[in-house]
Amino acid sequence: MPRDGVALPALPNPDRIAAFVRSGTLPVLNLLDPHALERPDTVVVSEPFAFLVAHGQLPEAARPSLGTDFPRYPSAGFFPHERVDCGAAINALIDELTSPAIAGAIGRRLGIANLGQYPTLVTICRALNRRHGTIHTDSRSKIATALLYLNESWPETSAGCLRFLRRADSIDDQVTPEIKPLYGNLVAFRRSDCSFHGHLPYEGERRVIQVAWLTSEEEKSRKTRRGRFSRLFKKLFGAIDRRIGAGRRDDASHLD
Ligand SMILES: O=C(O)CCC(=O)C(=O)O
Ligand SMILES: [Fe+2]
Repeated sequence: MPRDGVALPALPNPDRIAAFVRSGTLPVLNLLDPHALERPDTVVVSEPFAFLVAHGQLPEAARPSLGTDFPRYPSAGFFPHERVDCGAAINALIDELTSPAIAGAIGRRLGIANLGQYPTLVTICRALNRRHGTIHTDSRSKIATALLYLNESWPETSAGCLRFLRRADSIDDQVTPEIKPLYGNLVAFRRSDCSFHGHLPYEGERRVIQVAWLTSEEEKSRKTRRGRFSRLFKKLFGAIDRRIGAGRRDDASHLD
């Protein structure tokens, strides 16, 4: 089916129909195409850990609806996806991002058999504080992580651009060039004890959808509970949260 597909899927779900009706333009029925990850411009790296960097993974026609339907969290950071926070286009995108087809395509590129068998946890970020982005590997409860960026533009700065790193103590020891968090850029990596990544401090709007394939359903419930608590905490104490780590070092790291 074409990426800006005109053909109807076998079972159109309510979010897709709502997105179509609202957009009043071309029906965007296929937001993600698993084959797009196989294009030659996708960078696939296996050492020191497996990751991929892909561009142009979202259709141009979907920019407006994905923009308006993005959740409006009052605080900075990643929060567990809740359908009520998002408009139809974002919910439809998340359905695709967590589908076995996309998991299979990402897993194949990262050398992970049957990635689709693992439970997914989706978290979404609309804005960052300067404390975010310190170097880390992601926690052991994750098999793999994908980050899909949705920013219409990005300033001419390294701040907030994702870096895959060789070590925990240097934000400059990069494996490949940093990735601007622009609309349609997608990265994914296999979590390991050396899957170091992070970015220079950035404060302000920075839209990202994160999918983690987790080791178990228990981890999913635990992380979801923790994420909801953090959302409430930040709502109440957002100013404190902003101040914590506002002056963090560029090379700072955290466990997780
Ligand atoms: O937002 C990003 O680019 C990276 C986020 C991240 O690594 C995380 O939340 O674990
Ligand atoms: Fe991470």
